[in-house]
Amino acid sequence: MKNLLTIAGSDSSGGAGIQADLKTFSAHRVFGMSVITAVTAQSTRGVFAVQDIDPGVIKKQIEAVFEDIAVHGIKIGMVSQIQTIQVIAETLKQYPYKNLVVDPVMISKSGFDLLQPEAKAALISHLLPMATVLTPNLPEAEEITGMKVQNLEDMKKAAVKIHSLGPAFVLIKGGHLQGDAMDILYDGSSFTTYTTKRVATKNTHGTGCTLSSAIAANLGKGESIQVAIKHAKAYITTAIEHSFSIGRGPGPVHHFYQLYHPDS
Ligand SMILES: Nc1ncnc2c1ncn2[C@@H]1O[C@H](COP(=O)(O)OP(=O)(O)O)[C@@H](O)[C@H]1O
Ligand SMILES: Cc1ncc(COP(=O)(O)OP(=O)(O)O)c(N)n1
Repeated sequence: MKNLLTIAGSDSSGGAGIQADLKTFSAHRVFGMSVITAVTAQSTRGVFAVQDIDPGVIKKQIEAVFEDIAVHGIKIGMVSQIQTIQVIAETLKQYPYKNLVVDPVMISKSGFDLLQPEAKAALISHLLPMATVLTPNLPEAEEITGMKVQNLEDMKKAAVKIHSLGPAFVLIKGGHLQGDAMDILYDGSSFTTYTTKRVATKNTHGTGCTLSSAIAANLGKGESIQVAIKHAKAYITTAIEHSFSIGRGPGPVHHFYQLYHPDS
């Protein structure tokens, strides 16, 4: 069994955050573990409150897992504030961590700041250099680079700039593009493109969380970066195709094992 850890915030509506990550891990048949950084009061309609977890408790959660269990891959999502970022970076460095996927979560699709604006610099300086893969969406790529990122050419320029900040691989996600859902991977010398037709739905809550935890799960199972992303892209596309409406806002994507392994 491979053991995967998510370090992220809780979404009370179950579509994003820790809940999406653990569902994704289960669908990939890996054992999911969680370090909770913040609790959000959230629904399909928006985020209504955030309670950050005490940094000392975040440290204890990470230590409790690593002191006892082999961790084959990690996904980091919502990190909320400077102290949270600092404690995650400093505590992970106590261990020989590997396969670290950092999703630089900044603003929810509903427009709420999941990263305090003053914490952006800490995210860039502490977590980007630790990442095996960084997975910004277009607005996050713009925040990190200070450039406009609106098309394939911009995505390539931004990926090169972000790569210079330390992650081994940069995957810029094109969920916010017009037209096809095209993501690009930069490995420091060349680009790989992952493209699917855009699924016509408003139910895309949790797409970024799901993609990043699927990549971490696949890396933890020993897949190469290119194959891990190819399989994760197939997983998120199928999950979006089977997304559904609950509540009054954008609904969640759907996770279940048979979607990923149709022959089982
Ligand atoms: N409507 C859609 N149809 C197909 N793929 C999509 C759609 N929306 C997002 N994706 C894909 O979902 C993944 C997450 O991307 P994105 O939605 O940009 O992330 P985030 O949730 O961080 O904004 C990417 O692989 C992207 O291409
Ligand atoms: C607790 C929490 N973490 C992360 C997110 C952002 O999730 P994402 O997959 O980017 O989906 P949207 O918010 O864009 O729908 C979140 N909302 N909550």
